Amino acid sequence: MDGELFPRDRTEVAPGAVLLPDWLDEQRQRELVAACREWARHPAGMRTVRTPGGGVMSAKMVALGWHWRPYHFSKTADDGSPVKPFPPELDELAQRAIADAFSQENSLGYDMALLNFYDAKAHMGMHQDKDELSKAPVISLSLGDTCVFRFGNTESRSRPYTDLELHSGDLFVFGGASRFAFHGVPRILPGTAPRRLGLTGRLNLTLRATGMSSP
Ligand SMILES: O=C(O)CCC(=O)C(=O)O
Ligand SMILES: [Fe+2]
Repeated sequence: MDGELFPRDRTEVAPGAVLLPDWLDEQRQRELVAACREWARHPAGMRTVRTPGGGVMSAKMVALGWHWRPYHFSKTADDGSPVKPFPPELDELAQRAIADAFSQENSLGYDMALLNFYDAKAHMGMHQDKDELSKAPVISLSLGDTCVFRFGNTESRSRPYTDLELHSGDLFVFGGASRFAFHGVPRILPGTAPRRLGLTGRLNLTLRATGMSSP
């Protein structure tokens, strides 16, 4: 939405899981959306992801640094092209996110980004991010439409969980005791993107440290 009636506060959703609302200003959001459009281009571009069980994920994805398919990383995309490089400025963004979320430095280099695109009907089921060898926090940036984000526990997909809204520009970081918490996106709130962003739908950029060395 354009302009909040009341500013939203920093929220610790669970130990090690922090929401920093409006972390990206309008200009930075616009720059990231423009970058996402480039990253989405083929080859090694935005694609539909099939799960080993025969399902099709409703969010479309593109990966940088390391390609991801359920459930491992590789250097080659589904179309056989080399995965696009991980831009160093995304590591800088990750380091700033950690510093702002936890008031501490992080020495681990981030080397992978997963970009998810959700149209009005897309969603993502409850899952853990556990294909990384590193336990570095996962960093999530939201652009465009607001979503309902469900942040659960480390034991199972079911309750207890907290539903929160992630708006365009919000930063959500989960590490420490929350690093392997189940989470998902039950729904998108269509038409809630800031008008001037020029984006229909929602983009979510997650930054990760895979803990793997490049071949
Ligand atoms: O879109 C989101 O906010 C969550 C994405 C996510 O959980 C993932 O890419 O693993
Ligand atoms: Fe995830």
